[in-house]
Amino acid sequence: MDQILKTVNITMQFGGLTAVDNVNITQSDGEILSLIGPNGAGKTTLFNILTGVYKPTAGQIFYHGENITGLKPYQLVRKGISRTFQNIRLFNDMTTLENLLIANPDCKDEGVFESIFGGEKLKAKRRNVVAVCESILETLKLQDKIDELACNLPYGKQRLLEIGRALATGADFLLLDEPGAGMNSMEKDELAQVIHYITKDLKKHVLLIEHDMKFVMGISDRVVVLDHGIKIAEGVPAEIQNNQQVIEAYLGKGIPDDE
Ligand SMILES: Nc1ncnc2c1ncn2[C@@H]1O[C@H](COP(=O)(O)OP(=O)(O)OP(=O)(O)O)[C@@H](O)[C@H]1O
Repeated sequence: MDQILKTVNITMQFGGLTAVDNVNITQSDGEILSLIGPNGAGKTTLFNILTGVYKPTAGQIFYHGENITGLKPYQLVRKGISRTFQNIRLFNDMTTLENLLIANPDCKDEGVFESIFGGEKLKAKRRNVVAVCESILETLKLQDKIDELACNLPYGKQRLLEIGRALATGADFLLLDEPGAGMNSMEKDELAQVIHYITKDLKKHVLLIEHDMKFVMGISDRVVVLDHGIKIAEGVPAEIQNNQQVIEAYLGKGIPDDE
């Protein structure tokens, strides 16, 4: 299996605090990888480094073998890396389709000259962009909500639309920050199906942060555990669930079912 992501001794310091400490992670092609750890473990900081929000204090990141350390978020999006956030960031007064269209780079790149003189070529390009976005809505089972304003979607569907916006950028690698946060168990089942479809059928790559252990253990091929910025364990879900250091990191109470 090809390696799609590799971090080498990634470190992030905020003043005297080391939020991420010499972390090495790898992700193979086709693998659903989850990042877990107690509050303050450094998960979001690592995500912010991987998506170019923070430049690491030390270490390197390789994507498909290319050193992408220090690239800006927009440069990483062009390389096919996109993310969602813990809190929903949709355009509430736009429809589901419009939310996807404005994330699509072909839509953004349309200049004034092209929009006036583009002719048939432009029309074909626009039709293609709409078709791509419609197929994303189908992937998310949101095709019947195509004209619905984002603000009128149920919460779980809004979270799916967030993933759709990341897909609409043309991304191959999706970093999902707590995609199941606030979802009920039915919505989480739907989310799991979507993530499964995106990775196993569409052959995209997913790295996710999630607090719901039942969800993580059900969907992940492999899990990486951070605690106080340090990688304390990695392995398949069954290994992680029985790892003494991981159990202790969660305050000695055992791994929670859902936080
Ligand atoms: N911009 C920042 N400036 C200073 N300290 C920060 C900054 N961002 C994060 N930290 C600190 O780094 C540590 C790791 O935080 P981070 O948000 O990455 O953890 P986390 O694992 O995502 O936690 P949670 O599960 O609660 O979201 C924490 O001690 C946090 O206070």
